Amino acid sequence: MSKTAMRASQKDFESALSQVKRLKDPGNEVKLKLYALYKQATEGPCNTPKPGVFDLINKAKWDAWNALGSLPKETARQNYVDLVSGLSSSSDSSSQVKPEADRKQPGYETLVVTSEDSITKIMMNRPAKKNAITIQMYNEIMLALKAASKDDSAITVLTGNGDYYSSGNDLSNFTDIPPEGIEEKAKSSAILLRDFVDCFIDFPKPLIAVVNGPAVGISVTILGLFDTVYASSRATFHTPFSHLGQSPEGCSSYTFPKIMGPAKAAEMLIFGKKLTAAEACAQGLVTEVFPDSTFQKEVWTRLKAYSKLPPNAMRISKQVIRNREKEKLRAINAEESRALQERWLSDECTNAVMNFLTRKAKL
Ligand SMILES: CCCCC/C=C/CC(=O)SCCNC(=O)CCNC(=O)[C@H](O)C(C)(C)COP(=O)(O)OP(=O)(O)OC[C@H]1O[C@@H](n2cnc3c(N)ncnc32)[C@H](O)[C@@H]1OP(=O)(O)O
Repeated sequence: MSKTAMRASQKDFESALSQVKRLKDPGNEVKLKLYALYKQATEGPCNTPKPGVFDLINKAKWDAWNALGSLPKETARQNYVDLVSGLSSSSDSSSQVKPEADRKQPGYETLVVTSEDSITKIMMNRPAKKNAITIQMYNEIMLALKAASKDDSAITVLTGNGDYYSSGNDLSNFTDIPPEGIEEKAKSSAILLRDFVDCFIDFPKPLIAVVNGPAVGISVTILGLFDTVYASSRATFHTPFSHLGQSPEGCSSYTFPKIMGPAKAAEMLIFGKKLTAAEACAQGLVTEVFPDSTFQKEVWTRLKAYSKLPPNAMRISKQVIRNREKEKLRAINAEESRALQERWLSDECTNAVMNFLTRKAKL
């Protein structure tokens, strides 16, 4: 016999009433339907005066109940039981979390990209190499950001897999010299760098860095272009550009002095001072630090709550905060990329990279 052909007993109705309290919030429209059916089932047709036009909530409830007209109490009780049973089964199936491997978007080799709970998560995924950023990874991050800017997620997160957030530019990127020579390599790398950083400057939705461990080089400098930076207490922030014969990128020559003042920025960007998470937070580069043991749990709980905020309002707020600086940031990015193009051809840079690759030097 079909469910609707059965008559719901008082016991079925009472069990639906207690079941409804355990359901995930079904949204206002369904809540109004439940309210109306409950009133109809227990009191019969609407019998109270219509609330005033400014009493919005009670008026919506009254309208929903009144719309049921002379529906018999028994039918209302049955409809209530059916509605709750439908909500319970859909909430059961949506609470079955698929393993991350099943949810990950195809087409990425160096990243794991997932979208759920209105959050697109871009996770750098070369843990054995401390998430060092290869040419392929720069390109995939750009692709993932472009896709995230158009998908239906409300916020986008960049994070790392394993013990590091990222060790920055993969230093072996400099070893793959094309037949056209080293100058051509420096030129194409500068274009890639400029395009990569432009993607962060132009990203239209709230962008959050979940810094799960140490961060080096370009993974630190671009943090000034994020809207929020959450760090594990284990994270460190290191920009050893002079040690590497290089100069700052990611618009950090502008964002860092603005965030932390010129003196603190110079210590990081010229002298390569490594900051702890607490220091980076005190200097305004990091929004909040969480104990490493509870980092993932606390951060994702927070982000899931934020992702429920109205997405268009968040976008517009970001635009209002950031848009007036965009042109300036693009010009700074181009200038920093040009300076690096020169630096990559210098002996200082070549020797530092060779020293790392031949295992003579680490940070
Ligand atoms: C298109 C071009 C754009 C360019 C933009 C410019 C950006 C500038 C920067 O980002 S500058 C920063 C560059 N990064 C570094 O200098 C970091 C170099 N790495 C280290 O010093 C160390 O690896 C470490 C301190 C990050 C970690 O040390 P640890 O001892 O814990 O681990 P290992 O050294 O054994 O590392 C494990 C393996 O990972 C490889 N690896 C780590 N980082 C990089 C890197 N940045 N580039 C290349 N490879 C890296 C490391 O070599 C080990 O590999 P192996 O297991 O095969 O030996």
